[in-house]
Formats: sequence, C-alpha cells, structure tokens
Amino acid sequence: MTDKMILRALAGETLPVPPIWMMRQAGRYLPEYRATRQQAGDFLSLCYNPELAAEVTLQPIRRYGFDAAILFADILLVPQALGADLWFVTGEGPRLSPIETQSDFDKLVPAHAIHDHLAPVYQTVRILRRELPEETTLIGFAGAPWTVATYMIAGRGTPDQGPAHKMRQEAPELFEKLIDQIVHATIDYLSAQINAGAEVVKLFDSWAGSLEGEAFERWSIAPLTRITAALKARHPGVPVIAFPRGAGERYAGLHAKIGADCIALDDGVTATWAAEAVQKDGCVQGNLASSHMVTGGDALVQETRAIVDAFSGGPHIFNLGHGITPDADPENVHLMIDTVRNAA
Ligand SMILES: Cc1c2[nH]c(c1CCC(=O)O)Cc1[nH]c(c(CCC(=O)O)c1C)Cc1[nH]c(c(CCC(=O)O)c1C)Cc1[nH]c(c(C)c1CCC(=O)O)C2
Repeated sequence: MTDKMILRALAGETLPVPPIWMMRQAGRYLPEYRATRQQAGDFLSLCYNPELAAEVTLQPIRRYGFDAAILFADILLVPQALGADLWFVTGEGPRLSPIETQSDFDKLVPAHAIHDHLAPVYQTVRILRRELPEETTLIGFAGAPWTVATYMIAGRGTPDQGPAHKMRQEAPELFEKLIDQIVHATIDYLSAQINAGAEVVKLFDSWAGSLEGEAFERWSIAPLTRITAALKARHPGVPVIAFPRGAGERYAGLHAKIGADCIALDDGVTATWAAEAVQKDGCVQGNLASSHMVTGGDALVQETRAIVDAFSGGPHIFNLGHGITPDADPENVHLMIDTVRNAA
C-alpha cells in the first residue's frame, strides 16, 4: 500500500483530510515563476527546457507543500509535435497554423512520430521523479482530443469553439480523422510520460461543455474512453483523471462510462449535488471557484469548508474548479490549504 495521499484517494479510499493540489499551480501569480520564465525567454522555451520546466514545477511544492506536482508543459505541445506551427502572443494567447482542409491535415506527421519533438517533456518528468519529495505524487497530462482539435482547427482560442463545431458538421470525415490522429498521439504521449515516471495522468477537456446531446458523447466522452482504455491496457494500475469541464448534470455516470479513476469537477456544479450524483461512483476532484484565490477572506474559508464537508463521505482530492489566474494573491493559496488541512 502506498503512503501517497493522492494515490490512496484515487484508489477509492476515504481519507480524514483530502489531499490537495491546484490547476495551474505553477503560473504567473507566483513571482518565482515569472523570474524563471524570464530566464527561459518565453513560455514555450520554458516548456522545452527540462531543467527550468522542472524548476517551475517544484516551486509551488516548495512554497505550499501540495500533495501533487503537475508536470509543467502545455496541451498545445501535441499539435506542435504533429507538425502545426505554434506561438503565443503576449496578452492574447496561443496561435497555431489552422487545419481547415484535407491538405492541411495531410501535412501532419503520423501519431507515432511525435516523440523526438516531445523528448524534452519526458526528460522533465525524469528530473521531477528524482527531485520531488517522497510523499508528492507526479501527475502527467494531455489535452483531450475535442479541446485540442478546437485549437488546431481555429488556429487560436475562440469564445464558442465555432470553427470546430462547423467542421464537425460540415466536414465530418475530415473532423473524425483529426480526432483519431489526436487520440493516437495522446495515447502514445501519455504512455511515454508514464514510462518516464508520471504516476497519474489527467486529461483536460476544457471545452467539453460546448458539445450538446449526441455530440458530447461522441466527441468528448468517446475519445476520453478510448484513451483511458488504451492506457489501462498498457499501464494497469496507473490512475486516470478525466476533466470534461462544463459537463454539468452530465458529470453523473462518467466514472463508469469513461473508465476513469477520478472525475474532476468544475465549479459549475455544487459539491452537495456532486457528492450524491458523481462521488458515489468513485473519487472526485474539485471544485472551489478560482476567483476565491483573488478575493480571499471569509468567503474563501466558508466555501472551502463547505466543499471539504460535502465530499467528506467518499474519496476526494481538493482542487479548484479551473486554473488559478495570474491576478491571484499567493497568500490566499495558503489560506485555502490551511482551511482544508484544518477543516476535517
Ligand atoms: C486550454 C489549455 C491550454 N493549456 C492547458 C489547457 C487546459 C486547461 C485549461 O482549460 O486551462 C493546460 C495547461 N497549461 C499549463 C499547464 C501546466 C500545469 C499546471 O500548472 O496546471 C496545464 C495543465 C501551463 C500554462 N499554459 C499557459 C500558461 C501561461 C503562459 C505564460 O506564462 O505566459 C501556463 C502557465 C498558456 C496557455 N495555454 C493554453 C492557453 C489557452 C494559454 C493562454 C492563456 C493563459 O495565458 O493563461 C492552452
């Protein structure tokens, strides 16, 4: 039996104090992150510099003693490894060469050919397994196919994922080929992260909520299920966390459908509802609104306690409902952690 709290929760154990980590815990709200990012030059150079990527991964562990570290990288490294151009525009976000036609798609490399490009990421994982404290779990991750496809098709972030919705409706064969390619690349990528030392993997489907009805099942849940099944076949015993953000009531039943060990919840659902509807099937992660990391105070303490309390009857990993934002106050993170660890 492992001593690592995150692995115990993922195995279905109800713990007296939930383990805790935070999405985007290595990020711009931390002065030490901003300093290392500047040393690297820019965000992508930081992602591909194993020593510095490991350093920023470790910073929030040193500062806060979280129970898990998440590999520092980005979901858009996979499209880049598949052959898309990728760059970040300061203050605006990512830009990629868009996939609009069959001939754009034909220029991508095969899924198995991504590893040379992604080798620095695997090296970051190896460094982290050496450097992390014994009690800290290392989480690897990738974007889910639907979310990754929304960026590849539009060539940027979009408010409504319009271009991807248009392609799935108007060029379904091309869209399906693209999803398939990302499914295969993601299986290989996460498998390589696990071989390098990742102990848990998480799939981020940040835009799952924009899919409705049958499309949600087909383009969010089915790819998550395929990836999870393939990873379970190759790496039995390595837990998978699935995060179909914005699923709302459709979070119910997802453990069984996806075959995931844990379902990560955003703050669009209440903890009391999710304890009944989702946690009854297995471990849940979440779901404090990240705005509390900006505003702090009594509201943060009350809401943190309410979430810990609602999920206290089953396996739970405390987290935010989405990533911490650059305007967050690092002191509020201490307040959240102290509240979680003293609330039980
Ligand atoms: C959609 C998405 C992306 N990246 C990611 C998602 C899915 C989760 C989510 O919905 O937030 C996931 C991600 N991005 C990053 C991580 C590292 C691990 C972590 O600390 O959580 C993870 C897990 C680092 C990052 N990825 C990015 C930053 C900020 C870059 C910087 O330092 O300037 C970090 C720390 C940049 C990024 N990367 C992406 C966008 C849209 C942006 C720009 C928006 C922004 O600036 O916050 C794509």
